[in-house]
Amino acid sequence: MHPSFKKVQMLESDNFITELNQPLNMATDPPFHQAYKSLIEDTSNNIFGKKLVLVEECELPLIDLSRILHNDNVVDESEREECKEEIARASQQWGFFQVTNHGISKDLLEKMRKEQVKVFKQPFDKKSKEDKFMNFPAGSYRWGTPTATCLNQLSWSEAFHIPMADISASATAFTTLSSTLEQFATTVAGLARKLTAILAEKLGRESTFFQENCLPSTCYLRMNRYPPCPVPSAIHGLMPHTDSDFLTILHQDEVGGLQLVKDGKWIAVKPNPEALIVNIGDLFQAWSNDVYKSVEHRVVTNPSTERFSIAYFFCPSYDTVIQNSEPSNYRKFSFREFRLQVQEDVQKYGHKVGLPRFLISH
Ligand SMILES: C=C1C[C@]23C[C@@]1(O)CC[C@H]2[C@@]12CC[C@H](O)[C@@](C)(C(=O)O1)[C@H]2[C@@H]3C(=O)O
Ligand SMILES: O=C(O)CCC(=O)C(=O)O
Ligand SMILES: [Fe+2]
Repeated sequence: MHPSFKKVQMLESDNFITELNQPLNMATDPPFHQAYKSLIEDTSNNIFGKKLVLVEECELPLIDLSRILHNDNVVDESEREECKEEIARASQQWGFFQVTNHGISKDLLEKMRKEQVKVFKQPFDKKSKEDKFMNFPAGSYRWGTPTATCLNQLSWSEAFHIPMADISASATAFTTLSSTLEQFATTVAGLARKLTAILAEKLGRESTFFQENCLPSTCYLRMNRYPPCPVPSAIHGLMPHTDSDFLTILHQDEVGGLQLVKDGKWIAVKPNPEALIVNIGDLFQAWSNDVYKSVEHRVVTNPSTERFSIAYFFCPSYDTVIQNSEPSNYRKFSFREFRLQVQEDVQKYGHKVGLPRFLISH
């Protein structure tokens, strides 16, 4: 048995109700306890009876990008091609992979993480109420799942979901945070552009599509924090979902908790400190006519350790139209239409429906 799972079961003992009434850090943590109390205390949800389901840990495909990022003559053409092939294969079979030698320096990743920790350490009242906390646009701060209607839609996490357009626009208010964010976003965007161009080339489609439609200002950056959770077997850190973009690049810490669906089963991703995680989003699945897979993933909570991650969502402008040559599995739609449909479904049902909304029934 995985050691962290043992710990979970020991902690979920009789005193957890006391823990539920006492947030770990009253000043900085969101009030999950109050917000989720009724769902947790509803006996029909039977959180005592929820056994922790052990999930197998796996090594995601690990791809060494030095073969495509080095322009010198050290790498021969066959190695470059093999690397591109690995990227395309992982995107088809897993929808997820890890990359090393990705060109984002350790120094920048550490600087970004430090800034992220500092931001979340601010009092909850400041993060949630101020119009312009740290110069982020109003509404960037999210916590929990406000739309949840049942226990498994709850998310024990907080996030800043930041439209990059607003970060660039507010660069006049120059802080270490905004400059680090911008530097991080610019570098990661370069990597996203290269990966998407390769994936387009492998489909035999024009690789300039992403360069033309996904601009630094149309992308999003999401800083996530998962505080320790007293009932980790009953509540997700982030509920199961697929990403609504073309491609996501994720930098996670060493705590672990990310899981994804492979062959109909949840599997846990083993953190690799040298690697970034890449996953295909809904738009790429539609644009590739289901060749590349936008795979459902979630984050499980941890009873004792907080966890941090940063996701860069590579998105097009809202007017960009996603379409394929005929015959296509999907009707053509704009990114704006897709986002609005997701928002409408989340409001109505508490969860996203996503791509199935745009399928053509042949
Ligand atoms: C309630 C929801 C909002 C969300 C889609 C979901 O059904 C589940 C997770 C949320 C999330 C998290 C990651 C991304 O920020 C996001 C855009 C996504 O694809 O899934 C959001 C969705 C959202 O905010 O619309
Ligand atoms: O924190 C993680 O590992 C995943 C976060 C995620 O899926 C997201 O922000 O969309
Ligand atoms: Fe995600």
